[in-house]
Amino acid sequence: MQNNMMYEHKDMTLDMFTQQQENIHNNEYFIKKSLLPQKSTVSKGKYTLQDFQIMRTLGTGSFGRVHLVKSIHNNRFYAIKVLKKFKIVKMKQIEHTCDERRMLKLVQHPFLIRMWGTFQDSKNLFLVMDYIEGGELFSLLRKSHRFPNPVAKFYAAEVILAIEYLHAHNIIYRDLKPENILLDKYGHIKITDFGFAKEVENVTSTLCGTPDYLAPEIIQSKPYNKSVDWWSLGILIYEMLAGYTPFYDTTPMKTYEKILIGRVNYPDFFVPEVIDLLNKLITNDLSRRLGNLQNGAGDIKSHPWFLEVVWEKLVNKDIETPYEPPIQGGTGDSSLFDFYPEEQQLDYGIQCEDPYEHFFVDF
Ligand SMILES: Nc1ncnc2c1ncn2[C@@H]1O[C@H](COP(=O)(O)OP(=O)(O)OP(=O)(O)O)[C@@H](O)[C@H]1O
Repeated sequence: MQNNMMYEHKDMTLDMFTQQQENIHNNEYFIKKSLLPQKSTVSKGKYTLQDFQIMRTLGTGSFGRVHLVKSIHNNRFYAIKVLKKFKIVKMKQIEHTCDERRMLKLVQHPFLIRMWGTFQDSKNLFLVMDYIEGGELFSLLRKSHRFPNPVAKFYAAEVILAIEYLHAHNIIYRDLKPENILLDKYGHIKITDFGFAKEVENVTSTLCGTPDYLAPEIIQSKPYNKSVDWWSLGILIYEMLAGYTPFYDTTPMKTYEKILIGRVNYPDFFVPEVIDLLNKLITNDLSRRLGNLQNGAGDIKSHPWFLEVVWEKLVNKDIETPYEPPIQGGTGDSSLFDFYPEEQQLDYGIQCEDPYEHFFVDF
């Protein structure tokens, strides 16, 4: 049971939005003036498929897969996320996909993945990113079962800095979970997968995310704001310390019921400071949820559980990491990623009629 429970939330991200998407689409309030830096080094049409040698699959998602690739020009390794156009259209994710590209192009932070460019063929979209070789925090957590208090605190602190940056630029991330947190070769985090990130002025209402990590206001289809990321941070900290999520159940429906009831049981080994913090993050009372109050992320950073964290040093990566991924094969080693069966015949680079061309002009 423990094992089933542990793997439950992998790949469950997109199982529930299709019907609601169209109706709620219009309720999203877009920011009028973007706070994101508008200059970027990423330019359209900079790359083509011929620039890369496609190698193994690093991960799969709802619309395609992520490959390790090697540039034929500089021999460097990159990760390319490939998204199948017909799947995006079928699942009504055109806008989310275009948002993902736009945001990845503009965000610049030590704990966020860096994208170098995008291109497309008749059937697929391609996003070229840095290859982060240390694997998913998810894999490390499952191997370790649970993290000691200081280790969970270290990863939580780096996540907070990344989310604080996104919120300062009016972006809600909306998909915080260990699968989307990668470790670089030194053991610092990189958040990947901006498939649900949204630039908003104030509130939004789309139902998206992963069941175990959803805030109650999302489940109830209420308008919500950045504070949903602070709820998910609470779930992440709980999962890192306990090895399982607080509202886990056998079906998403049962999990939602538990989330709405909101009763959290804390294992004996949780220290009082983290219980206090989690009580203030995993609360459906938005007027009490830390991160959503006047001091924003500052209230979380100054919470007693984070007492020993020197935030200025952390953002400069000037703090020793608790774990250095064993990257024995040097650059391009991918042994820390799970195995995924490869597709027999890749449909990349095929030129044929493209009925979806007009949806993806930015790529
Ligand atoms: N830059 C990267 N470097 C190394 N591995 C990566 C990188 N980006 C993604 N991956 C791997 O690929 C997996 C899938 O990536 P991602 O979550 O972006 O895809 P997705 O299609 O949006 O997935 P989902 O539908 O589950 O949200 C990640 O969990 C990670 O293991």
